[in-house]
Amino acid sequence: MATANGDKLDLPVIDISSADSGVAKQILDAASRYGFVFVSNENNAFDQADIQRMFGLSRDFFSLPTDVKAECSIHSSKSGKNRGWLSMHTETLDPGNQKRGDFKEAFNFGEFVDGKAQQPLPAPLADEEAFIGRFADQCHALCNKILELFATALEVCGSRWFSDRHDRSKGPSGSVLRLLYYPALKDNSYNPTLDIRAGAHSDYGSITLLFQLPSQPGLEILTPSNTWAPVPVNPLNQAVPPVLVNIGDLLSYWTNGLLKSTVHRVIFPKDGRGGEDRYSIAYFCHPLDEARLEGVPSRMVVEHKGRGGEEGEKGRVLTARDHLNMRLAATYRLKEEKDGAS
Ligand SMILES: O=C(O)CCC(=O)C(=O)O
Ligand SMILES: [Fe+2]
Repeated sequence: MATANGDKLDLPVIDISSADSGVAKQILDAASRYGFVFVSNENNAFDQADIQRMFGLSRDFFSLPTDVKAECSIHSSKSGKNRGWLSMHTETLDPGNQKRGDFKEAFNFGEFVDGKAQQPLPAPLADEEAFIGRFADQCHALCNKILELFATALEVCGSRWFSDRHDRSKGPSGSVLRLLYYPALKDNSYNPTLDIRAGAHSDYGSITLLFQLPSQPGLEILTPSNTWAPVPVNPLNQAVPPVLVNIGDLLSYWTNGLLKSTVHRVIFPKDGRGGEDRYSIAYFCHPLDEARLEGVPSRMVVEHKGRGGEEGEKGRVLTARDHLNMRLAATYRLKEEKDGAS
């Protein structure tokens, strides 16, 4: 297991507003070396006011009484699979090592259809349904732009090869917008031998976007030398913090491991005292459910050794939905379903 020291990683901050081949190469380089990269938000990929509004909604939601949040519990018949509220300790991201589930709450929005959530939303979220749906759309658009840069840099025949397979106008996908809340420590609720904010894991999908708040660090990534390195929230102290981007297992699998899906976790503040609440917002981008994870037409991908394809049944090409269902089954101990609802 990794040591908890402070190895420093200088993740690049890349401005992708001019999507030329040099930028494509830079982002591919970071994704294949670290699995994590910052995308500059100085050119307003996202309006800072929209990000603040999302964080405001998140605070309003998590401060609701437990019984109100429980009305939209995750995996319930009302919310559907992988949608809704997760109470404290519900998700265990590192089941092999954790004795208790993550010290966090979360809320998963599945896909919006014509601006409408396909799950019940409690009042503060329902009032802003259209706005939240637009925010998720913007996240998806940024992911598709990044996927086009990867396709360009990998010299795939057709720069839209990945993004076409993530084109939500063509069908449903397992993409999820997630609000996360890690409460500050309270003396009697935290057991240092049992608790971690988010256990060590890699993400499941293609690409994850992460929005963080400057005074609320805690994310760490596992370095190639097996040490934990903190990820800063705003590495260049820009007026508008960049968006953190990381590669998920599915895209790593699809590219024979050329793009790296890196293990990460969220820890408590190290000052040993109460610390602060941490709020973050993640967008987990997935291909269309029916997308077949077949060979990517790129010489670089074909020639890359170390394919992480051990999950696939021999001789069968997995779909994106097969891949996601396998991962959800492991995390939540859900029965694997062929007709995944998310
Ligand atoms: O909250 C964070 O900073 C990271 C969350 C995360 O890694 C996840 O939910 O997959
Ligand atoms: Fe993650």
